[in-house]
Amino acid sequence: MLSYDVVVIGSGPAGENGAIQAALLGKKVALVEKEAVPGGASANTGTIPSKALRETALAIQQARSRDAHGIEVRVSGTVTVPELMGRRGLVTAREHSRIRSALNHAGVEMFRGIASFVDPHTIRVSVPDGGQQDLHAEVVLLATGTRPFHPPQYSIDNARVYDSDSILMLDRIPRSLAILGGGVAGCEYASIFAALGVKVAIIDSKDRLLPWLDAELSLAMQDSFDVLGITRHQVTRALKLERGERDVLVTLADESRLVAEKVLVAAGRIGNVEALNLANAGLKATDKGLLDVNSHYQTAVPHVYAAGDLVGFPGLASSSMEQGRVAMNHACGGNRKQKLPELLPVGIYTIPEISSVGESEEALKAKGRDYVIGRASLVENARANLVGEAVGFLKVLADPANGAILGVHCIGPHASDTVHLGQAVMALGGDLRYFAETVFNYPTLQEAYKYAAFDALDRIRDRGGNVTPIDRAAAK
Ligand SMILES: Cc1cc2nc3c(=O)[nH]c(=O)nc-3n(C[C@H](O)[C@H](O)[C@H](O)COP(=O)(O)OP(=O)(O)OC[C@H]3O[C@@H](n4cnc5c(N)ncnc54)[C@H](O)[C@@H]3O)c2cc1C
Ligand SMILES: NC(=O)c1ccc[n+]([C@@H]2O[C@H](COP(=O)([O-])OP(=O)(O)OC[C@H]3O[C@@H](n4cnc5c(N)ncnc54)[C@H](O)[C@@H]3O)[C@@H](O)[C@H]2O)c1
Repeated sequence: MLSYDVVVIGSGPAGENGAIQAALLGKKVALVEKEAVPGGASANTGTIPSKALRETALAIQQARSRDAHGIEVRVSGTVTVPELMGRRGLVTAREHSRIRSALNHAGVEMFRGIASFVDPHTIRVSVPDGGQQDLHAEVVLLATGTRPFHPPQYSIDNARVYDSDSILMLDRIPRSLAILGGGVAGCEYASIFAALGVKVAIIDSKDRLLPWLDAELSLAMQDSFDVLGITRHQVTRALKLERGERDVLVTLADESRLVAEKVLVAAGRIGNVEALNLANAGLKATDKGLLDVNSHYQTAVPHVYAAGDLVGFPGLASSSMEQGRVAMNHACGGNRKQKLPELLPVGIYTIPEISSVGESEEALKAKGRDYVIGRASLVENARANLVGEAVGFLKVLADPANGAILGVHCIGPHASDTVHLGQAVMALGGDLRYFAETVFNYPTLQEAYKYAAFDALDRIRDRGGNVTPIDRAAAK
């Protein structure tokens, strides 16, 4: 049997970065991946492929709104979704080679096969040709991710009814698409397909799409969906799908019906645990196939760690990478940080894009914490107008006593990039005065921070609070 300090299972963002972190700390590391290519859902079925399709949809929409005379943009009736994902092939291939070379460079040994526990310290790798290889591990990192959940009442046939993996294999752009589930995946695909000219209906059980966002953001997103022509069916469920000759008839809980050429089921995800034989390690997953961990990403069995989507919230590639690093730093005696930072941004690649960090208004109200709002409209931002996407706003929530930034919420072009500046100022203990005093490049999207800060400072002054130093900054 081969022996390792650390065996990592899964080569998505959590596994890749966990394995490299352990190797950098001098450990002998093996990584097991069942697929022929590394990168997991992030590189192969979720993040990158969906963003590649989005870039095409966005480019079409921006080209239409840039008013470049003489240039006409239309989507051909015969184009396939893989063709519309333009740069996906290149980006994915580069991700595969980046991941392989990063793992190689760190000295991580890679095994192809399905990994499972024989006992708490032995991992069996079942290789595609039928062979087996046992690996002894002092420490195990489980990073097997999740897959789309298939509610039993909808049968996913990948001909009429798809999940969020198979939708990317559509042979052509449909006339209409009904999306069951208004979570992040459902909302992203709704706006992407609508921008490609598809008639989209979204069906969700909640009264507000993405209700965990600052309400102003999710309401603005709903308004932008209305502008894109997306029909919203909320506080309801799809009870029945009936496949006809050309379309699918969708019956909702209120007995209303709608017809769509294709259906996308985006009703959440479930952990990849079945193959792991967790019981042999003394572990048990939740009914969603997830593992409970402590703040160091240790499971109930102390030498077995789990990170990424497999541990549930927030279920993002961005956090998964850091969770893998934090877990292996803790397991291997590293002196880097031992916990994930509290300030986690979220980037939602709808059209328009949405991003948030820190507290929402609703969360501040629930905590009884006083705040002021500063807003800047991106309709008035020169860069947003230049790129043909003059929509949305930047909203900063600040402490009226000292101007400290409590939350940043943005909807509009490149919101996920824009939010990072607010995140950095928050993490470094800065306040509204930084935005008010600093010089921003012009034209940029981020200069919106200055106008949001001026707005918040005005409100602080109007309230007559203890604003002396902030007032001085605003007066400049
Ligand atoms: C449509 C969509 C869009 C998304 N967009 C974004 C986004 O824009 N930004 C963002 O931050 N996140 C996004 N996400 C989420 C992101 O993809 C995941 O959070 C991330 O991939 C999780 O990483 P992971 O390492 O935990 O697992 P995964 O990426 O799922 O990797 C798990 C790996 O483990 C392997 N594996 C599983 N079981 C075994 C086994 N028994 N033996 C060996 N190997 C095994 C799998 O083959 C896979 O390669 C998106 C997800 C979806 C579905
Ligand atoms: N930009 C990003 O970071 C990004 C993009 C896409 C996906 N993701 C990640 O992928 C994962 C999966 O996303 P998701 O959207 O599939 O799951 P989700 O759990 O976020 O959302 C599922 C939604 O479907 C609704 N729903 C479930 N069953 C339903 C039914 N029968 N009828 C009507 N509504 C129903 C739920 O109320 C919920 O709103 C999440 O972890 C998400 O964070 C991230």
